[in-house]
Amino acid sequence: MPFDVLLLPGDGIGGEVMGQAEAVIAFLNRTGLTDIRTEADLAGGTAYDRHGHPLGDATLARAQACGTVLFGAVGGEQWDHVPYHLRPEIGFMRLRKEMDLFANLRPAVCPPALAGASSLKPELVDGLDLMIVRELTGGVYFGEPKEIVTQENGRRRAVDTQVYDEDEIERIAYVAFRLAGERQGRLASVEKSNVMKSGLLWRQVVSRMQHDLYPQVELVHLLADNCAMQLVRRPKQFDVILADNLFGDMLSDVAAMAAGSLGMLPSASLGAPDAQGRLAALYEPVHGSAPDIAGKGIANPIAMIASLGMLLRHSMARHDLADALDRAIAAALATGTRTADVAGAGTPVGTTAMGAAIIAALAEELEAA
Ligand SMILES: NC(=O)c1ccc[n+]([C@@H]2O[C@H](COP(=O)([O-])OP(=O)(O)OC[C@H]3O[C@@H](n4cnc5c(N)ncnc54)[C@H](O)[C@@H]3O)[C@@H](O)[C@H]2O)c1
Ligand SMILES: CC(C)[C@H](C(=O)O)[C@@H](O)C(=O)O
Ligand SMILES: [Mg+2]
Repeated sequence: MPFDVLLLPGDGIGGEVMGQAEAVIAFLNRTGLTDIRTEADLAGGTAYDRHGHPLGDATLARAQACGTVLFGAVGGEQWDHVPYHLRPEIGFMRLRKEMDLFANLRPAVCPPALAGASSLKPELVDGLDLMIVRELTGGVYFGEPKEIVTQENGRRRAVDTQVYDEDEIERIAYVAFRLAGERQGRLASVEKSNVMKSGLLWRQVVSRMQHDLYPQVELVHLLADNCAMQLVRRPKQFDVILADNLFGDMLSDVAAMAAGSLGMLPSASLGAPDAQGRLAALYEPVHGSAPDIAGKGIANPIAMIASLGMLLRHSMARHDLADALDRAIAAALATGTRTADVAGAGTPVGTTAMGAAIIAALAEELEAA
């Protein structure tokens, strides 16, 4: 039976990197190893330009009916001044919320070949393999009120509200504890319990869960500012990092540089399986639409292709193919084929050549298997 995936390439480099994920899907289908059936739709600024909305009801309904979305990136300066609720990023947040994709997994892995590409010293990042578990449907991104109001004196006040209830913290902490248990058994929970009530509750809930349910997982609590510093100081100290929506967003961009480039980091946004075991999921690179390089054909497609790898793993349970794709990415990089963001002093290749090198390496991996 075909496995259906909705492609939402979005804006800027979204379409360019999605093209390479599609090439990998076409290759896998040709080999007969998968039968992935794709449909595409508009999202973000391109959807706004066409339909007047960054995420139309029809697109949302399609995403919900399909249940599995491969997403590029949205946003760009040309949409920075559209009404707030019509911004590409706000449409995208609605998609995450309506699909209830509360668990955002953001692995940061530095393949040996890329240790020299990081802005950190090679010995600090060589062999890096950490996982950020970011809460994705709560916190200050969604808390109400969220507004700019004009006060009596005519001056404006902006309000964003950080809010977490215990259930929201518990369900994301379960994901992080379970993952830590399957990995090296170490969890760093991140908040600002020194100044924020939500941080205080976060720390209490996570501590209690460790005590009652996961005593075998080694838990440390870190204040978010310290965590950002530690990620730059000694990133390999981490196994799994658990963070709220905003801190997780920021820490994953920091972790990206330890892995070499923002163009390297994939992600999976997962819901809770329904009664039939169906898992709503969206896979996307951690990076944005990169307007500074869009249209030049030089974007790194690895974050996008590795996001497809996460889809093979989490939505299709094809761990064999996901592993083969991870190995193919590492092998292609090891031959020196690199896009400009990770090329260092070497001669960079473009987006399409990088994708082609990964597909060639994947063919070899599958033949050897
Ligand atoms: N998930 C998303 O759709 C998403 C994520 C982040 C930002 N955004 C949006 O993207 C727009 C641009 O935001 P930004 O510039 O702050 O962040 P960005 O992630 O788009 O780019 C930051 C920097 O990283 C580089 N970069 C990003 N991806 C790359 C890749 N694949 N290969 C090579 N270099 C890459 C860019 O060239 C840029 O210099 C904004 O509108 C923002 O809201 C969207
Ligand atoms: C585009 C934006 C809504 C998004 C976020 O802040 O969650 C992005 O930065 C990300 O990391 O996925
Ligand atoms: Mg981000």
